[in-house]
Amino acid sequence: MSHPVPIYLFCGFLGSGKTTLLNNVLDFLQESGKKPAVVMNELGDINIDGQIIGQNVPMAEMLSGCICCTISGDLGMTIYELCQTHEPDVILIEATGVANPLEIINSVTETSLFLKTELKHIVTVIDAPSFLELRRGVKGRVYRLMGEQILAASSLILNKIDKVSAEDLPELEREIREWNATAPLYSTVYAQGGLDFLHESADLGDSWRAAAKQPDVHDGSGHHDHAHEHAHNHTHDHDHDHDGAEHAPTYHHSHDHVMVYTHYFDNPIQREPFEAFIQNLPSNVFRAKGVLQYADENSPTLFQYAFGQLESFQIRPQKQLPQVAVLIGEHLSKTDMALALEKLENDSEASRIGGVSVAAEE
Ligand SMILES: Nc1nc2c(ncn2[C@@H]2O[C@H](COP(=O)(O)OP(=O)(O)OP(=O)(O)O)[C@@H](O)[C@H]2O)c(=O)[nH]1
Repeated sequence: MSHPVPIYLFCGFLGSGKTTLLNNVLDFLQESGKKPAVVMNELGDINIDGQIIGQNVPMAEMLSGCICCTISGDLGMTIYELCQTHEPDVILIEATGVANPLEIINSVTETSLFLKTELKHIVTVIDAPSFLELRRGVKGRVYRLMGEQILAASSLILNKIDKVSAEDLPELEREIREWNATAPLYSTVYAQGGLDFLHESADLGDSWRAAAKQPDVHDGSGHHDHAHEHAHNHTHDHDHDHDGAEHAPTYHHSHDHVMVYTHYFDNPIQREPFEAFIQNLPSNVFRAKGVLQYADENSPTLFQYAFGQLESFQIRPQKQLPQVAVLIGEHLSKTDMALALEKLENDSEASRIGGVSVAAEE
């Protein structure tokens, strides 16, 4: 069975060094014989950074919007077309500098419904001098956005340390740890080094901390505050002002995690036990979605589960789709989910084989 195409998402405030990191990663991957492809998102209608990327790297540009909000719906199709045309074995996405990574997760995981992909890491690049300056100054919304980008990361690159003094580093690291206590943190100049996330076999769900308790992300309103208008003079009709507070200690020290588990099935499974499994998910698993071929049914079913409600309908795709279930929740035990879904699959297979052999004996 082929492996899912890993997706790496690069975030970090404007000018922090995302493209610099992207280039380093591309060099590394190409030297390792991999075939990467890139999605670059720019708020403006021209992609300057794209010029920096080598001509031989397949690249899709998403311009004039932000994949965390205004054009989030286009991301899945962009990845799909890139995969269809170029068949990459790694996908790298560079978000805009004002994107809140938590807002992109849904679009990326959505891709798993129609393509065999897997979000592996969110890598946040931190601009050391800017972060330090804001921390020591008025803080405010840009600082808060930087904090949110740090919070959502599974790997952290503290970049441009050549622009701060050695004495500043402990203060920076302390502050970063206030936002994200556990993601590996690398201090870099020109984003050199810190590529360990490419070698890690554990996927994002194991290490992903997110603002599970963060009111502006999880209040169900769909609203968020990511300082676009302040950072870019770029406003959205859904952007609203919160309390303007600096990062509130209420969720910094939270140990709640938002995690994703993506399960690909090899064989058709039975509808009834699967739907019972979904309906009985623990309350910490608040979102699930997927495409499944149920045993004895002619066409695949797309299911959506959110906060206790399961909806599913049959679809008639143009081409064969992977069979996949994506589960999202806080403190999600990937092992438990994997075991339960493997059991479902094995039981379905056993009953199918049993059915065939019974039929053959008759
Ligand atoms: N001094 C210094 N400059 C750096 C470092 N890393 C990157 N730069 C420079 O910072 C500038 C911005 O780097 P980029 O990699 O384009 O940053 P970005 O995050 O992609 O920027 P956006 O286009 O805003 O998204 C470039 O001129 C880089 O050469 C570093 O560690 N030290």
